[in-house]
Amino acid sequence: MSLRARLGVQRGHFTVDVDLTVEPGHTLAILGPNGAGKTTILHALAGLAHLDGGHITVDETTWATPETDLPPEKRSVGLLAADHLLFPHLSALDNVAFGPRSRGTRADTAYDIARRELARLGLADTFHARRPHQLSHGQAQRVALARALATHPRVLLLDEPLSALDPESRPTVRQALAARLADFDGMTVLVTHDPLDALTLADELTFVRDGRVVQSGPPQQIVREPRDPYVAQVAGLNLYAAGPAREGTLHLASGAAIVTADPVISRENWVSFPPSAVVLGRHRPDGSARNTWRGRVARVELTGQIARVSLTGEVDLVADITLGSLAELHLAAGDEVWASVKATEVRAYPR
Ligand SMILES: Nc1ncnc2c1ncn2[C@@H]1O[C@H](COP(=O)(O)OP(=O)(O)OP(=O)(O)O)[C@@H](O)[C@H]1O
Repeated sequence: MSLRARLGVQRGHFTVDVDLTVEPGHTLAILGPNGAGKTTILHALAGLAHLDGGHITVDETTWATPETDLPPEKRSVGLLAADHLLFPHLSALDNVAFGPRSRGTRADTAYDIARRELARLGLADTFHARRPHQLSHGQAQRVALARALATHPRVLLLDEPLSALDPESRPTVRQALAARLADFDGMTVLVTHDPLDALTLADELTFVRDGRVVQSGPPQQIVREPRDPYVAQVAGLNLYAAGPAREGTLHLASGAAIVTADPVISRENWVSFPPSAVVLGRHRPDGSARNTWRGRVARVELTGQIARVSLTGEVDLVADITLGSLAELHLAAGDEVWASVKATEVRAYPR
């Protein structure tokens, strides 16, 4: 019992070719840059895009192959898009009851299901009679989630479910979604751009680029060992491809040397370190056990109490420094600085 798919979809010149497996009760998050093929994957699962290769199998039933196509209404799927797409003339309760009713469920049963789904998402009775325009965006999105679940789908497809919400309501809806997913025994596929959604809602992550999977695995593993520049960006790490190590020193494609305390046995390696491990200074630092590189400030951005400084130079990198350090260093774009990173902060793993 699970969702197993190999999706081969041709869209003009663009090809999607990915393998997916989702176990019951689990959520798979699909991440990737714009145009990577994420929506195409959801459309294939929902029955809105035809398979040119591969198959979709749900609980041992074949939903699609290039020769067979179960139509969307015959697939046990609930879909939630970024925008709630509720029927504007129906109340919240009618919107949720619509799915089961249109599938032939008796009215009193359909309304019982609808009331239960709304309650599970924390929407009190007082909201049931309201039309979508009388609800906040966050409440409307919870109604839409209740509607997607009211038909008891085996597969729940979430397409950027929180991206259209304002920053104030996003955490509330994320929390309601997380609680509901923890209680959902079907298979969920979540498409998102937001690392926070992926890390808080998903059991497994799959990163796609140009229609292919570049990395997949449990979030903890991906955050520890990214193997692709986009994955590293989401994981918040500096990442480089390197060759073999000689006495703890690896060489990047640029020729720059980087020292790690990790044992390295592979010929091809990834090297990574967090932006918080970088110390910046106006002068070359003393001490020999550290990595020291000269660079030029490309950009400085503030997020809360942290200044994120992007450097280009021997090693392009991102450094997170305190506001105090920023004020002390007086850094601005174009300035020359020295960056240093302890060898014990540099992770190396096979490529
Ligand atoms: N009907 C179509 N005909 C031709 N090309 C298409 C069609 N639909 C999508 N594409 C192309 O397929 C690629 C993948 O599109 P898709 O919408 O799946 O990406 P995405 O990862 O969801 O992107 P975004 O994050 O921007 O929503 C894009 O290059 C897009 O231009």
